[in-house]
Amino acid sequence: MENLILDGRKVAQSIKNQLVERVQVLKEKGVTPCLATILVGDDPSSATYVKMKGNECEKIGIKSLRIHLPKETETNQLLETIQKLNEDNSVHGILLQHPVPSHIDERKAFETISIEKDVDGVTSYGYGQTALGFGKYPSCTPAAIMSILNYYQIPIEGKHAVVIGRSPILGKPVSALLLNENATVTTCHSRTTNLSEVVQLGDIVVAAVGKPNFIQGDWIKKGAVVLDAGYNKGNIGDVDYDACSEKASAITPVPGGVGPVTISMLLKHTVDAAEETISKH
Ligand SMILES: Nc1nc2c(c(=O)[nH]1)N[C@@H](CN(C=O)c1ccc(C(=O)N[C@@H](CCC(=O)O)C(=O)O)cc1)CN2
Repeated sequence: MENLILDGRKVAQSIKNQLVERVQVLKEKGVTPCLATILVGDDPSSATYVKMKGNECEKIGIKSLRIHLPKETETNQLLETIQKLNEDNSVHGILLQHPVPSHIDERKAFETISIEKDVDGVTSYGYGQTALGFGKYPSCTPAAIMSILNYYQIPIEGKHAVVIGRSPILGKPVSALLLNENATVTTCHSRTTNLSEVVQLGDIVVAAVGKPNFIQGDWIKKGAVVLDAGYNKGNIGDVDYDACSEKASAITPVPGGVGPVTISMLLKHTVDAAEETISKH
């Protein structure tokens, strides 16, 4: 079956193109949008993602303030770092890279980010706003998935969306965003029985399980749209791409699918947050 490859790099570029002019306008008004990233520890993948985020910021004129804390950092020290960034008027967005080392209370750290600067959509307040349908900054991967659907004009209303995964920054918020667009949403997880049968109901399937090549071709309904939000070691998605693309009408690859758009959404939210500071004065 002929299918459409949903090209995340193309979507990401179109988002970034729109941001360049907005950043210019902000600078003319004396405001340089600034994203602060916090990386705790030395996980190589996390270091790569944070570097990619900082570099993408700089390419379009957003200031990238990169904070790297040692892996021995205690929760209180991390909270103090976040508090300082909350109080720094030159910082518009704060991103704490997930995961942090296991001795740190990550949830407490996320909750310390002020709602105005939660451009990564990690606070429970931000999630609540997203779920209720008026969140300014939904988590970036869920926002990326919605942007891809929107870019390719894939209808959502009335469709059955099956989300596999229920993490706080991916499965839960993307389920909420799809529901807000009038999809009928099923959120699956590790205790879902007959998972393959549930996935087969999906007109739109979002894979967010964190297991390489987990979603099998025979789980996919013919003509479904498949979005792979997996970012497993070796750039392997959660979807068995070759098998699933034979069934899908449209599918995101890994790499080059949801990942690049995730970063563009972070940049967009940072620019949005910088503009908000102007409109408040
Ligand atoms: N605080 C957060 N932590 C994490 C998030 C997040 O959204 N906020 N998401 C993931 C990982 N992630 C961003 O942090 C991420 C992963 C992968 C990509 C990406 O663009 N991947 C490329 C390939 C990578 C490469 O070229 O090396 C692709 O898919 O094409 C972007 C973001 C965990 N933590």
